[in-house]
Amino acid sequence: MTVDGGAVVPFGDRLAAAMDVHGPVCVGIDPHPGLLESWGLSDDAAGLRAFALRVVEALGGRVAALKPQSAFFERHGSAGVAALEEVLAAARDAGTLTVLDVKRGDIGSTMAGYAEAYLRDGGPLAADAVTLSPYLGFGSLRPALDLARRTGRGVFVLALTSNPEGAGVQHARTPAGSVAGEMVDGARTENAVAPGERLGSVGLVVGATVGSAVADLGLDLASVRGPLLAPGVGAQGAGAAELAEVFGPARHQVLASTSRGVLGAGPDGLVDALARAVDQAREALGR
Ligand SMILES: O=C(O)c1cc(=O)[nH]c(=O)n1[C@@H]1O[C@H](COP(=O)(O)O)[C@@H](O)[C@H]1O
Repeated sequence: MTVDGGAVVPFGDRLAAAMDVHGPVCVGIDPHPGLLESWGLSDDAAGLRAFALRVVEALGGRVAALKPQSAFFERHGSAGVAALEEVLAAARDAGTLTVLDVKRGDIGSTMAGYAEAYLRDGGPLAADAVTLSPYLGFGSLRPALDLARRTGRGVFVLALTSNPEGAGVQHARTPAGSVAGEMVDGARTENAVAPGERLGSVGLVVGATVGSAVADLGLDLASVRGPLLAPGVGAQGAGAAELAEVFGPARHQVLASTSRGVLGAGPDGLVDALARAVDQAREALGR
């Protein structure tokens, strides 16, 4: 793992530094069959490998983070997973942070297996951070939270997702407030253990499409002190106005995430599309 004078540098600090240099945008590597076709590539492991490595080649060293979506690799079985391992290694070689989007969540003892898969030094699928689903209870994520802390990695816990179906579960009221509020409280408590970090290493996923939900549920996202991964920008319809509305005082923590909005520009248009996405996000987030 990244070391600075022998010490592990926490993910939150590494992400904050990368956002300072490259702006507050993360590009998702989502090799949809339709995108492969429009890039002139086959819908198989060779096609997605070529697609994903081209994205890393074009954007590595130019973007705060790359976020490969595991499902699109897994759908091609072991050859697809091998391509994912190569993509993670290529991003590492390019000096670009990776957020592996796997949305894992399981009972604690099985969660330890997932944690080992993605957050252990030297693991073939190790990334700088992963997305986690806390809907077996925030506490079920403990093995991943602990291993990530030990290895200087990060996690993004789903709080308010960008899909319309998420609200029915995530807005539900609980004695302590709301289901999403429990995720906010959990992340805040985790990050309070390391108050010296610029950004904590336990982030939340809050979709840029969630409208007034943050305000309606009374969530204090700024107090979490962790990064806020904001998917929904681009293909799902969110733009500058939505980012500004959703995040308000927490806007300095936002990592705006877009996949098809950049990938749809084709293999030769990626760098320009990234620059446009960064300009838009900087303006929306006042950075
Ligand atoms: O965790 C995520 O990244 C995620 C959470 C969420 O609430 N909504 C969401 O769209 N995502 C992911 O973000 C990406 C969005 O892709 P585009 O809609 O093409 O920008 C996909 O890989 C989704 O799985």
